[in-house]
Amino acid sequence: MAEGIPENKKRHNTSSKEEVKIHIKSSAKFIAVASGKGGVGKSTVAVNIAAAIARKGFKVGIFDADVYGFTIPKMLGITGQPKAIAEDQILPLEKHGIKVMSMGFIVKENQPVIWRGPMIHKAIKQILTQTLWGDLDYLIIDLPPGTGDVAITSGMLLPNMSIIIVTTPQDVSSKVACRALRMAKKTNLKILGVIENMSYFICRKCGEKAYIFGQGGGEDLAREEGVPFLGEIPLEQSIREGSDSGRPLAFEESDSPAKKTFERIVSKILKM
Ligand SMILES: Nc1ncnc2c1ncn2[C@@H]1O[C@H](COP(=O)(O)OP(=O)(O)OP(=O)(O)O)[C@@H](O)[C@H]1O
Repeated sequence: MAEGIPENKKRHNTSSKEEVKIHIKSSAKFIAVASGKGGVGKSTVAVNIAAAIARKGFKVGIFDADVYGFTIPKMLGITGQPKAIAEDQILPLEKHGIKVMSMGFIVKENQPVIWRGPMIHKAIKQILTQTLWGDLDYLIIDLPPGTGDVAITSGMLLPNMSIIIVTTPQDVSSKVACRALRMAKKTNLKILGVIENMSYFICRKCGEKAYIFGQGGGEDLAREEGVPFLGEIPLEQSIREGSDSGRPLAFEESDSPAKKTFERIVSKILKM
């Protein structure tokens, strides 16, 4: 048995791809955003990357596969439910030009999700294959934190899915992110790189950078694992406000350091 991967998950290894039909342009690229720990800003990064890619003129969708903490609809200001236009065909919702499907659309609000692996596999597969994604250039997948079934299922179903690992600078975060990164390696996913979020705070008065959560955890992780380091996103009020108001910072005409960092990261990703 592969070290660190439980037997039931090994059987779902992405090397054993499942033949499914996804209703999306054949050249579309699939980019998953993962983290080891929860709360490191994975969904925030996913939504801002999608927005920055959209601003460059590409057609983008987001699949919010975070079964346990779906937040993408709120971060994009989406309310309502997607429409089924046939028994097995669903039109994704659209906001700011981004098409969105969320596991949250099939779970009752305020109900805990108590799904076992096979149920998760079935639900992810159903949403991915029934959604009419259309002519997207990129589909961003917001995975739940950790190394669980959703990541493995998504990797199995989506051809050539690549992955970005998000961490904060602290040891406790980068150590757990390392596990997610190694799982991605073991399941043969292409790793686009590591993004460090909440890297520093810029004092409004003196402009000095304060490394509140320590420094360099993300870059060290990338170097030790031999994958690209994509960038450091500062802790910035406008990021949180953008998510809470339903209009991600990356859409704004702003010269904030965080927005510029998202742009630089996306320029790197688009070349990969
Ligand atoms: N760089 C940042 N600056 C300021 N606030 C941030 C930043 N990154 C994330 N946040 C805020 O931190 C909170 C958690 O972010 P988010 O929901 O993206 O984390 P997550 O890792 O996806 O969490 P989960 O584990 O629940 O999926 C949100 O309120 C978000 O607005």
